[in-house]
Amino acid sequence: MSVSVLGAGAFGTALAISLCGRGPVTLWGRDIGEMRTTRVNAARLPDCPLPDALWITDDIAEAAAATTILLAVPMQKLRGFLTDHAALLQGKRLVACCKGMEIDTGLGPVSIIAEEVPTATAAILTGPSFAADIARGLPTALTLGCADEAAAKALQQALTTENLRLYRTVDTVGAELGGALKNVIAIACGAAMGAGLGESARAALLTRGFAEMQRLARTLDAEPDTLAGLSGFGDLVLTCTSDQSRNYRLGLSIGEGRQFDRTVTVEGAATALAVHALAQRSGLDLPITAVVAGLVENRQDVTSAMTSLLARPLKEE
Ligand SMILES: NC(=O)C1=CN([C@@H]2O[C@H](COP(=O)(O)OP(=O)(O)OC[C@H]3O[C@@H](n4cnc5c(N)ncnc54)[C@H](O)[C@@H]3O)[C@@H](O)[C@H]2O)C=CC1
Ligand SMILES: O=C(CO)COP(=O)(O)O
Repeated sequence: MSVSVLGAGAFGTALAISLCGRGPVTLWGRDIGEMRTTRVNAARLPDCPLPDALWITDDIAEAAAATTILLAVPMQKLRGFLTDHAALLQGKRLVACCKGMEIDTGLGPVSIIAEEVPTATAAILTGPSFAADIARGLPTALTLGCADEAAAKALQQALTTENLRLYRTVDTVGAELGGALKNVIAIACGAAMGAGLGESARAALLTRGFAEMQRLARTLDAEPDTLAGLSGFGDLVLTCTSDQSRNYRLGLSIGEGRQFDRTVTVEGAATALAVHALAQRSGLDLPITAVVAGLVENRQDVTSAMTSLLARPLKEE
C-alpha cells in the first residue's frame, strides 16, 4: 500500500516522519519552501530532521498517485481542498487527519469526504497526539475510524508504526465527534485557568464537557464507547491539561485578556460555532459549548460565562 500525506503542516509532517519507519512516504505541501533542501520543517518541527525515506513534493498529481492518502489540511479548508482535487482522489483510501466540524454544515471530515469524493473509502485518524511527540518518535496511540471494517483493518495494519499504535472502529461519527468537541472544551478549560479560576474549575469543565460530548454523540447515533476511548476521553484529557495544545492556549489567552495569534490553527473556535448552531437547531442543551461560542465571538467574557454556567438550574448528575 503506497502512502502519501497531503498537507505539510505540523501534523502532516509528523505523521509522514513516523510512517517512514515502514517504507517510502510522499509528503505534499503548497508551502514546502526549503524543506526539500534543508530536510527539516523549520516552521513547525524545527528539531525533527526528515528521514531519507520521505519524498517531498509540491506536485499534487504525483502525491495523489498513492493508494492511501492522509489529508492533513485544517478542517475548514477540507471541502475546498477536496473539491479542487477530487478528480485525482477518486477511488483512493482517504484518511482525514483533521479535527472539527464544518462551520457551514456541522459535518465532520468523513461526511465531507463522502460528499466530495464519493468513490473514495473515507476514514479518520484521530486521538491524543501532539505532532511534536509523534515526530520525535514518542509512543502514541490513535483511533482509526472507517465504516468499512475490512478497509479499517487494512488501514490499521498499514499505518501502525513502531511508536504509533492504532486501534480501529467502524464508528466514524463517534471518532469525529470526540476529536471535534475536545477542542471546544479545551478552550473552556484554558479560559478558566487563564482567568485564575483554579484546577477544580478545570476538572468540573472537563467532566461536564465530557457529558456534553456524550449528549451530542447520543443524538447523532454515535457509540458511547467510542467517546470513552482515545478519540474522545483520551484526547479530551490531553488537550485540556497541556499548554502544548493550541486550543488550550487560545483559552488561556482569553482568560488572561491577551490577544492570540489568529494565524495559528485552532480548530475549536470554528467548531464551537458549528456545534452551538447544531445544538440550537436540534434543541440540545450544550451550555459549555454555548459559552465557548460566546467567548470566541467576543460576545461574552470569562466572568459572565462562569456566572451563567453556575446559575443554571440544579439537576441530577
Ligand atoms: N499539530 C498537532 O499536534 C495535531 C494536529 N491535528 C489536526 O491536524 C490538522 C492540521 O493541523 P496542523 O498540521 O497542526 O496545522 P498547521 O497550521 O501546522 O498546518 C496546516 C497546513 O495546512 C496547509 N493548508 C491550509 N490550507 C490549505 C489548503 N487550502 N490547501 C492545502 N494546504 C492547506 C497549511 O499551509 C499548513 O501547511 C488540524 O485539524 C488539527 O486539529 C491533529 C492532531 C495533532
Ligand atoms: O489534537 C491535538 C492533540 O491530540 C492537538 O491539539 P491542538 O490542536 O489544540 O494543538
